[in-house]
Amino acid sequence: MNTIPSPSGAPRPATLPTTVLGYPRIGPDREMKKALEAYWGGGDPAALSAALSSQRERTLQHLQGLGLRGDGAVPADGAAIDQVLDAAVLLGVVPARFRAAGLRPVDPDSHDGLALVSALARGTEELAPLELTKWFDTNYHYYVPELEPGARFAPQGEAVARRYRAFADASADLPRLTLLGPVSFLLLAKVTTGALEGGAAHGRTDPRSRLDLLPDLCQAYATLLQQLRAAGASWVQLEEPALASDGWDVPREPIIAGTAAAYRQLAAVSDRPNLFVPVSYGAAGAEVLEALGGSGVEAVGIDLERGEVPTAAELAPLRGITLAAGVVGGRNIWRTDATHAVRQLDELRERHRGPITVSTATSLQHVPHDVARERALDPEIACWLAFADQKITEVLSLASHLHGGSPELESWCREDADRRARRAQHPRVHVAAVRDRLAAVHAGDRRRGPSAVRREAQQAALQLPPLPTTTIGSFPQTAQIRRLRAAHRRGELGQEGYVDGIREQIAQCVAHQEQLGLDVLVHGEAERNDMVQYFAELLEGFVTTTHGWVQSYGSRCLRPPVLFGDVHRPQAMTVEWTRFAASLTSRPVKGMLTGPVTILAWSFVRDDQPLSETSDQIALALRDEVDDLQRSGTQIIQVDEPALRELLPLREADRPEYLRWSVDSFRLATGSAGAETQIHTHLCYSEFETVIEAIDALDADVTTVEASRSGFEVVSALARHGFSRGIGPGVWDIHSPRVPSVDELTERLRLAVSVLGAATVWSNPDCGLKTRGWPETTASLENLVRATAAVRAEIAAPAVPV
Ligand SMILES: CN1c2c(nc(N)[nH]c2=O)NC[C@@H]1CNc1ccc(C(=O)N[C@@H](CCC(=O)N[C@@H](CCC(=O)N[C@@H](CCC(=O)O)C(=O)O)C(=O)O)C(=O)O)cc1
Ligand SMILES: N[C@@H](CCS)C(=O)O
Ligand SMILES: [Zn+2]
Repeated sequence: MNTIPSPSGAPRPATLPTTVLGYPRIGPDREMKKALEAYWGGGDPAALSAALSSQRERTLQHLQGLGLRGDGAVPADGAAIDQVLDAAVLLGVVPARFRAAGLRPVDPDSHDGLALVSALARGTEELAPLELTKWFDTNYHYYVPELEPGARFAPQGEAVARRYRAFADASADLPRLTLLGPVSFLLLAKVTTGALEGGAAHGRTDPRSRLDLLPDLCQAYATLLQQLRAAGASWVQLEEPALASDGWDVPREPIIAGTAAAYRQLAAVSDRPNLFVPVSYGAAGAEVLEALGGSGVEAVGIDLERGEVPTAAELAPLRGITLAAGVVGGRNIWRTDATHAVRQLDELRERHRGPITVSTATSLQHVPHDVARERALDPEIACWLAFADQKITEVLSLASHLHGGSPELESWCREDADRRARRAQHPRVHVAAVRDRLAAVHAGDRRRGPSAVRREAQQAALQLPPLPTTTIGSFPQTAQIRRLRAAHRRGELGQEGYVDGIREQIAQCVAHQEQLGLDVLVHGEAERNDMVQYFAELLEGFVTTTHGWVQSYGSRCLRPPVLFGDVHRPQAMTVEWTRFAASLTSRPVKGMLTGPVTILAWSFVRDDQPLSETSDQIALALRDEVDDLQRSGTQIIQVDEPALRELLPLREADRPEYLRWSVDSFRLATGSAGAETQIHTHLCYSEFETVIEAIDALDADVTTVEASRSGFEVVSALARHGFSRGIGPGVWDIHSPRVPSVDELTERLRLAVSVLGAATVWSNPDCGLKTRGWPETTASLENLVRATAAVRAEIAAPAVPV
């Protein structure tokens, strides 16, 4: 073991072995998802603890088995649910509303800690949970820590040491604990002035002040580092993804200065492990390299999937420091371009004065475990893909080239080049008819008539009351629905039985909405395993997986489809279900489609052509569906684009071009809708202030948007922008089982009406209800209908005459 402290307090030698930044935590068969949900369903905390320990142990041993060897090589992620939430609890950042309810900072791995982590993630009857928001340019969502004025950090030093010893006991070499770094922790958190009664924290202070917390925060990290060293750790990873992106509400200069000071402070800690600071999810840039290089940390990681190889001058500040070259991507599932990666490593070898190690660009938490399990995949397509285990093999092959040359390297590069050539010529990758159709698209295909004319035509056709009530599309995906789908998939239930079963679900859902008195109904999406996978299974150009689960947030997982070829629609995808629902009611039923950008964002997308082209191919397929829905009598069609904000490039300079093509694609998908067809869109999972102009440019007639988790901030932002289209700011957060009261909903609707005007506001939840159970769904919707009636009465007879 590596125990002799150097003068600075770090152990020597300090070369980081070949590694990856992280590995999926959910388990190859979603073991952690099942354990978490069993606990949340009333199960024993001891069972969750045991599942967590065995998952950690299995992962550690699996990674060693794949060949990650040497002290510090294997990343050890202790988070039960999420790395940001885990860091918050380890640092003792627990909002006052939880502390007041007796939920104080505690060892996150203890039974009390698991209860605390669960309460922060899910909320309780009385307490709103932490906000969820997307993690950089991925479909992963983290829990947003809340920094309250006067709050103190309470580092859980003994807990982190216990966690480390448990990892080390299960492993031949010393593992490397992974933690979110202090600068990213502060930037990803929100600074609040206090908490709404029963609601999420709201009201921001000057965001710049958050950097003032860095010295105290680093003191808390110092405690964790010392405890880790005392527990035997030779390396610790402090990941700093926030340093690779722009767009923070804090200027760049103090971020860089803060980074330099923070890492100088941490490097000066006596008796600490070696520090590895990967800057992931984008290029680090010269200033960041300089700040870290001069600080005294032992290793820095760079993302070479997105970033260019830095110049010798940019690398000069890292002289003598281990550089972990992230040449293998962590966000996609295509095999690494071997020739390109070898070239990048050779360039680094020429330019960097210090040890180089091979790594991934980001954690592998965003990709599934193992493509070898995908027996149902076309083997020709499967061989183009690398999931987490295959990526580790790629990292190791590249490392053997770096450390003295690998005899197999040449044949590896040749085979890779052959595979790439075969892929380029594959008949499902390039389909002439799709390309010809796209080439013939003209500007008029992306334009509908004037919105005022459409508004009148739609109101005449639909005759909706003020503040029309609706939902976002999905209703509870019950165990019964999932069983139905699983039985059909396994061949135990024939097509006819399946269709009957789903129709029964749709009928119940429609009847329920009628009883509740909603104005615009939906069919409930019972037939959809997921809003993207469902379409991917029906569109040509995609393959879907059997075991390719990836954590999305909390215990929720997805199997992102692989978009490998030109996209087209062999047949209608939603018309029959929508028509069936409509036949059961006299109220309007919204058709429900997922938009092109969201299908792109939540799939693993081909890397051989611009995203804009792929997006337009999907848009044309959806345009056909819009046409068919319209022809079958559907008067309202919702095209969900929750991921519009998600694909927004991290670098500001790249944003206008993205917004141009993403808006254009949506307009291509919806451009064939007649004036009397009302097009809705829905956005969630992000803060939208930066893209309000783009939302307007989508030219949808009605937009429903997540609003309640962020204290309705989006409502004032929309008003400031002069947004005059139909708008449904979600009046309660569906991510928690908490039922909103009539008063709370009334207050939010009143606020929306006062800020945006009664003529345009819709009344709806934040997002789809698929993750909820029926009891809280019914109770919440009953309250929504009551609150809407109350506000309608106020509009009809204003207390103060106007
Ligand atoms: C809106 N969101 C979405 C994102 N990305 C998407 N692609 N889709 C989204 O909806 N990104 C941002 C957010 C993230 N939100 C969510 C919300 C909900 C889930 C979720 O509920 N996931 C489910 C899995 C969904 C699914 O694929 N279900 C399948 C398979 C179900 C299953 O596990 N079946 C069992 C057998 C069941 C039985 O026999 O009873 C099995 O196969 O073993 C289906 O329903 O058919 C989840 O369970 O986590 C994710 C992200
Ligand atoms: N129509 C989808 C949108 C989720 S973002 C749903 O209701 O689940
Ligand atoms: Zn949504």
